[in-house]
Amino acid sequence: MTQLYAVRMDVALPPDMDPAARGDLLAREKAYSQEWQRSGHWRHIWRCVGEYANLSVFAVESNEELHSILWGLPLFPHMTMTITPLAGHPSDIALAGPGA
Ligand SMILES: O=C(O)CC1=CCC(=O)O1
Repeated sequence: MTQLYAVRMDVALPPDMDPAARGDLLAREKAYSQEWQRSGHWRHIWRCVGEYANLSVFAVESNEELHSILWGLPLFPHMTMTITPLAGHPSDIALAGPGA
């Protein structure tokens, strides 16, 4: 069964990182992220305003699958992550039946 997770990723690159290496890393990160977005596993990615961070929503089959996707991020060694498993909310009108 598909499980949803909110993942906040805070990025901290070394300030003295070589610009070419930085550019290559970010290009690989973008390609990797967009591949998972196209597959439907990475449902949303939003910039956290004013921060080098994003809030993303993943749809995966297991903790292990999410771990594998996150572990593969080229930026993974430079990120701190906060992961929140999501459950349906009883007040969500999208989950209620007609007339509810
Ligand atoms: O810029 C970020 O928030 C880090 C990141 C994760 C996936 C991506 O393309 O960039």
